Amino acid sequence: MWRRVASLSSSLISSSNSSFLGQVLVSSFSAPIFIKKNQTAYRFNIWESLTTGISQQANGAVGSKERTPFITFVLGGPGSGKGTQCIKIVETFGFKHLSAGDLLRREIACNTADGAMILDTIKEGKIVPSEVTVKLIQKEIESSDNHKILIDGFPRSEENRIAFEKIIGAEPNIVLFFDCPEEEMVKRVLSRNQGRVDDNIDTIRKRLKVFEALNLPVINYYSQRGKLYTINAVGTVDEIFEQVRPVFNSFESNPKMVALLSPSFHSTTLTFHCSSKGKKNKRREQLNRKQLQKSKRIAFPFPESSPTPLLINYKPFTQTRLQALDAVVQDLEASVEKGIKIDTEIFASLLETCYQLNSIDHGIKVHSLIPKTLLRRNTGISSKLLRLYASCGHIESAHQVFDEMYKRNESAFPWNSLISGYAELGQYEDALALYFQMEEEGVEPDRFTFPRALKACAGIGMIQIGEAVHRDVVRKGFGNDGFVLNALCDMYAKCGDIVKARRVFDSIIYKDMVSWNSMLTSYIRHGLLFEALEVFRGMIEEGFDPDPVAISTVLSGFSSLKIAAQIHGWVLRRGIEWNLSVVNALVLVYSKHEKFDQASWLFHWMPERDIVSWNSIISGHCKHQQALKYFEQMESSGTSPDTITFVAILSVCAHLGLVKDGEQLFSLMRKKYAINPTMEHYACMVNLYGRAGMIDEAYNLIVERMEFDAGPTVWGALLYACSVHGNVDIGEIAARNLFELEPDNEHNFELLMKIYSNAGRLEDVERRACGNSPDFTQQFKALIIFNTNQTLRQVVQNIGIALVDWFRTFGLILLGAESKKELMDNGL
Ligand SMILES: Nc1ncnc2c1ncn2[C@@H]1O[C@H](COP(=O)(O)OP(=O)(O)O)[C@@H](O)[C@H]1O
Ligand SMILES: O=c1ccn([C@@H]2O[C@H](COP(=O)(O)OP(=O)(O)O)[C@@H](O)[C@H]2O)c(=O)[nH]1
Repeated sequence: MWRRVASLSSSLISSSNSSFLGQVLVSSFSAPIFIKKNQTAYRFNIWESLTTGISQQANGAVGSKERTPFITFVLGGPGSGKGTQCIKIVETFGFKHLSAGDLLRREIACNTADGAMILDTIKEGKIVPSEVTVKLIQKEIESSDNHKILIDGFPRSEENRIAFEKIIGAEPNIVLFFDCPEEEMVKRVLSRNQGRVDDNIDTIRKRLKVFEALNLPVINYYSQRGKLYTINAVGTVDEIFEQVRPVFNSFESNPKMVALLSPSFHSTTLTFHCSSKGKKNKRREQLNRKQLQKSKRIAFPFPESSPTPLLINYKPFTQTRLQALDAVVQDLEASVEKGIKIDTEIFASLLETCYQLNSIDHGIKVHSLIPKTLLRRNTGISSKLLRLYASCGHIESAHQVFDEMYKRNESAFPWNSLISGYAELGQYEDALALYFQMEEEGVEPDRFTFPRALKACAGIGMIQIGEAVHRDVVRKGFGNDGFVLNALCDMYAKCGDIVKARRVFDSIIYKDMVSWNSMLTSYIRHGLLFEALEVFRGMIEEGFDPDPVAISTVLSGFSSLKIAAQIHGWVLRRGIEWNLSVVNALVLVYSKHEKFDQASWLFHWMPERDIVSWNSIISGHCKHQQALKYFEQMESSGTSPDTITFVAILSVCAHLGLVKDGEQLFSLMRKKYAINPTMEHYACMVNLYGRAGMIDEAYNLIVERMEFDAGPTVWGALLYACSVHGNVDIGEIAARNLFELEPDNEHNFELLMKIYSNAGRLEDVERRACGNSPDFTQQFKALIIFNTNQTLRQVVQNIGIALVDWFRTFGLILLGAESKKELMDNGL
């Protein structure tokens, strides 16, 4: 099955945009500035190819074959994501997509004269002779009604490039290069799963070599010609496309800045994007015009028109959205300094962008530029600012903005943001206080209010408050709202009432993935695995494909190798095996079952890793030296370990008796990563010393270095160590602390008795049992358990000895003489 189905859509932009652009373009072209400014015929062709396309489209006509094609070469190594991005470019900008590889494979499939030769070449990862490929491309271009052409995966060599220029008689207008690390490309190609003869590890290696040797010179050539746009091809498909978009947007959004990919250009595009979000195109047009007019008056934020880099040897570059945002904010600061009045829309749009990019630093800068009265008066701007602060955890600043708003009771939006901010920070009481305050102040909640309030109810685990919110849900008419019901189901489950959670779940008429996942997770959390499986099955029966959330939930919930293997097979067939949460869960399950080969293989090839991935592989190797290697790799990969990582790695050191390494890591945690040790870390350290028999060091750590009182895990680790190494004095101290902290835990008494008993101090066993302890009955009970266990152990031992004797006697009688001798010789 071939990969790409190129859309033949020729629309470059939406019709409303095109009419606007059409107008501006016409006026731009008639404006002498463009003709005067040394623009060559070639440049004109680029313009023409785009503009005429747009205007023709507006008139209902599609491009003509006489028109000069606008050619984009899409380059990058195998698996860099060229084809994937081309599909998005076609969808968004209406290009004709020609994949050189697909054209060649079509020849193979059609068994043409060149088919066999092409197959052999592709199998070897080599390059098909230029004239064959160029002829195929030429045919496609000539027969295309669309003159905007994307040529994907070509030219692959300088020879290819020269042949193209010679035969087609043109150069590309733009060259996109998807820059991707080799390891990543290999992973992607191996998981492409399209049955291609060349997607195997041997051919991939060859293709990579060919790419490096032959394709990179082509890329360099276009870089020198100022035509290359390098895209960082690591990230999600959408993130990558966000880098591609501005390259093509330059031809769409502002004729004055065509191909002028300067930071300011991006900034402008970005601002338009943000401000137009969710608004009518008309508004966007007005805004664009306004911006254009402004650009004539002031420096901000438009650059002066200058020769296009597509024509001169200027090396354009693409930016990340964050860089673009940075540039706009800088322009904004400069403009404000010059006393220029900034349009309200710009503030609103920038705050929206800061929110989307989670960029609190830029948000704070923008905040400082907004006049105070405007901020108080304009609910739109203050609500966006508040939401930004709240979502980034700056809850006090958010609350301050909220307090200063003149009309905060007009809508639930600012309330929702603040409730959400508190709930996210775990300040559930504050979140709920705000929820109830809303009612007092007569603010109508909306469907977004309830899920936030319910999250807070779940957080404090108070079902009564949850039920009160449930009543409000019904009273306010949201009782059938699936979005709200999902949150209710989750709340009941988290508050421990799984039956009510199920009832709410059953009442959702149109269940979505969130409903199914929420019920599934709830059952798993309650240990109701049978019910969880039933929900999983129900989900499939209802036609829902379990998504990565459901799959990883089941994988981690069941932790069964058999289920993991089945699910692994299933995800492979669905092509989602490299989804981050799925592969993380698989790594963990395989490691838990000591299937280290599978776990390491998956880990090695996973396309992206997050902290969970590293934690999974490290804790999976909790008894192996390899964990330390993973830790080093993690550090050198630039991922910062978190508290969980340190718990995992310190446990590894404890298991392996690596005291020095453990100590170093413990100090590294605070010094390098500014992570304050928690109770778990101290428990790991006590365990580390304890297992190594360094009881005094363990004890000193607790009494001298801990910043807070040790809890049961820490004292428990010490007591265990004392029982293993027979340290009665410190064991007694640990036990005394434990008796206070968890008087009901019989295990502590048992351990202490064991320590006494091993030390031959049976009188202390008696003394403990009859001593003036805070809880005599408990200790007495423990003593009985201890003795019973001892007795039982004794009985089992005795039975064991008797059985062995029996087998010796009767076994020898039954066995032949030779076998008997063999056994005797071996001392049995
Ligand atoms: N950004 C991405 N992250 C992860 N996988 C990707 C990404 N882009 C593409 N892929 C996957 O990688 C494989 C190769 O992508 P493809 O577009 O066919 O590459 P190319 O055309 O460069 O050879 C495909 O299976 C595709 O689904
Ligand atoms: O212009 C081209 C394009 C492709 N190929 C051959 O087709 C294979 C697959 O190319 P494609 O672009 O489909 O895949 P990718 O290299 O992106 O994995 C290459 O390895 C080459 O053998 C070629 O010879 N000339």
